[in-house]
Amino acid sequence: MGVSALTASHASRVLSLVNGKAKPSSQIASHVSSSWERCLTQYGIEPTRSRETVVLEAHQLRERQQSFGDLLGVARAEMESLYDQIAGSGYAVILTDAEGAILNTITDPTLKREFRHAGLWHGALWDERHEGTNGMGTCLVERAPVTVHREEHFMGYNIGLCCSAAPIFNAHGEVMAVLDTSSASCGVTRLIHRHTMALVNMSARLISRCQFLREFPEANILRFHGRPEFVGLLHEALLAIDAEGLILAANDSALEQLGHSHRNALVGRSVESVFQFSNGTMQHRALTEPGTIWSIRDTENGRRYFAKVSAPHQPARTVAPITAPITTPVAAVTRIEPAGRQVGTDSRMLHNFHCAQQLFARRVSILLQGATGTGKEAFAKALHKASLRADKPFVAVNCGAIPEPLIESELFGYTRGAFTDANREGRPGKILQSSGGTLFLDEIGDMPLPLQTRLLRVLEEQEIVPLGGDSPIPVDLHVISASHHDVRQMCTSGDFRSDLYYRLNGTTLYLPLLRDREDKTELIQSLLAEECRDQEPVSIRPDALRVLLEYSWPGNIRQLRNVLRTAAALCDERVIRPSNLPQELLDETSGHEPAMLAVPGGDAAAARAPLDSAERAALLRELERMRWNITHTADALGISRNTLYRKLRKHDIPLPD
Ligand SMILES: Nc1ncnc2c1ncn2[C@@H]1O[C@H](COP(=O)(O)OP(=O)(O)OP(=O)(O)O)[C@@H](O)[C@H]1O
Repeated sequence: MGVSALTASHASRVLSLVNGKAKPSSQIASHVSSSWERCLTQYGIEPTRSRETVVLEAHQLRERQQSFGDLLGVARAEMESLYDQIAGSGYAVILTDAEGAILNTITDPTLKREFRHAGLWHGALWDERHEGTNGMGTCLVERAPVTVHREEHFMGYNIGLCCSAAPIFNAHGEVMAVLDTSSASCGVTRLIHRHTMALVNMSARLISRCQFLREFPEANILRFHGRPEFVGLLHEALLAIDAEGLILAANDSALEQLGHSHRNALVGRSVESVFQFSNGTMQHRALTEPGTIWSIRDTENGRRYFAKVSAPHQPARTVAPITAPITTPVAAVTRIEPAGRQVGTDSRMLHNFHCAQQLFARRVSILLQGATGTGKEAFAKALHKASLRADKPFVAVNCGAIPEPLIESELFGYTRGAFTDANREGRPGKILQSSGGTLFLDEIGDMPLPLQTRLLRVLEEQEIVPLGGDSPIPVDLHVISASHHDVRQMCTSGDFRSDLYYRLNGTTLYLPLLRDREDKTELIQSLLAEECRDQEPVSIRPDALRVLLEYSWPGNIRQLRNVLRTAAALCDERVIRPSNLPQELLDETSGHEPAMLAVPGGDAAAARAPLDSAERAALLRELERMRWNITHTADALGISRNTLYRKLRKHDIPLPD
């Protein structure tokens, strides 16, 4: 039969079934017949209509993707793992939003044309109103997993497709997205589809579960199940509970386990009215035994469950005391957990770290945004150390520091004899070196546009071709990138590829400025301890500590480290006083010992004329801005390197190692 004859016979089948002329065959699933009816009576569309795929404008698509925030990265990771399981069987993995707009797809590169031809591409609208009965659109209406197989589609032009789709819910039980696998090839049987459906459903549930945990970082999470082996797994029940013991949210499994059909039966109630334990007991367990499974009973039927409870990821804010004793001995440094040692105890940083740890473990790419010296590289290293790949290499590449012509060979490596200056044996690039471990791309905003295209390809295909080489080498890439530029803004101005931005930005974490951190005192102490590792401990007098706590720190933690290093070297009797601190700190933090008074005995700082100290402050500012690169700082100041060195000596400014 020709295409038009096929379409006509399909249309007459649909029409006669909906109009009651044909008996509903037992072969037609109820979700299909209801959808056909909706298409004809509610949306007024005809099965014989020709294809009119409606596609969003690029900026509309971008806005919808952005509204998903971190979840897009989580979903992407899950889509990749789903795709790995069904790769080679002719399927595309597709994510739509709650209105059926395709936000993301993974397709076998050889089938891209086929899927495009079928209207399955980014921005296309696949809700029932636009495309009639289909996996994604019908799943949105049914709010349940559905398979729509070939002639079950409403539109004649869609009858070559086979789709399995499952809804992704938020913590309030609303459908926020649909995960779908579609095949445009005719060889796929229903049996294969049943298998695929199970995989899709499982992935969608995993994403929903992740979304639930993301929505309540400040709540206790109670996980339970009638069988102990299911606690911590996909089917576990989840309740988010606030500090007062009020239930904030429940997942579907919690409703099922407790025998309720609606969230209202649980949300808003106290946990004590649902289970036979007190809120106090639960909070205590969350803090002291988060890993232990204990037995609980519900209040209604006395049924037994097994449970675990974890404390909020985002701890209550604690303000560091600034009224320190006369001296703050270094030995009293607060203990910080080893993996997070380079992260600190600031609540935003801890929250960032917990989020990043969970996402990174699921192969979500992390983008760190923060001003210079806020600890982006330190954070990335801590994340790597806390991951399962801690024993594999952590490879950092500063895209802003490598001269543009060298970035390509640095990243991708080259083969023997690739170009005249090349090392004779060739060299593996940083990407290959990082395979299996972590690749940290610092100052990603400085990567030239042509290389952005190559990097995107490597990330998509997980293989590289070194310069001069012709066969691809598979790589196992886990990327953390960082920038002090606003990379999203750079996409708008055309300086950064949006597709690479979305690939790198599974999630963006913003690192706070040092002046806004809650853990400044601890940071000062731990940095000082590090700086004096091999020497007698150094203490800080309270008035000096107050200056350090009140200064604005434009160069953030890096500047703090340099200031402490200098102060520790200059101080008498192993005690840092205000006079050991740079003049601009004292100038800015008024109300503390002015340098002229602070330094008895004609210290050099005390004798500094105002013009001198202004020059010193300007030098330090520029050095910080240029990340202590002498050539760049001299250029920025319009002086020679020699003059700069002379000025550094004159102002006692030591260079960092
Ligand atoms: N939590 C921390 N505890 C102790 N030291 C830290 C911490 N975070 C960062 N540092 C130190 O601060 C300095 C700057 O950190 P890092 O290089 O990670 O910053 P960055 O944001 O990557 O800087 P840039 O943007 O200039 O590349 C380093 O000496 C690092 O060891």
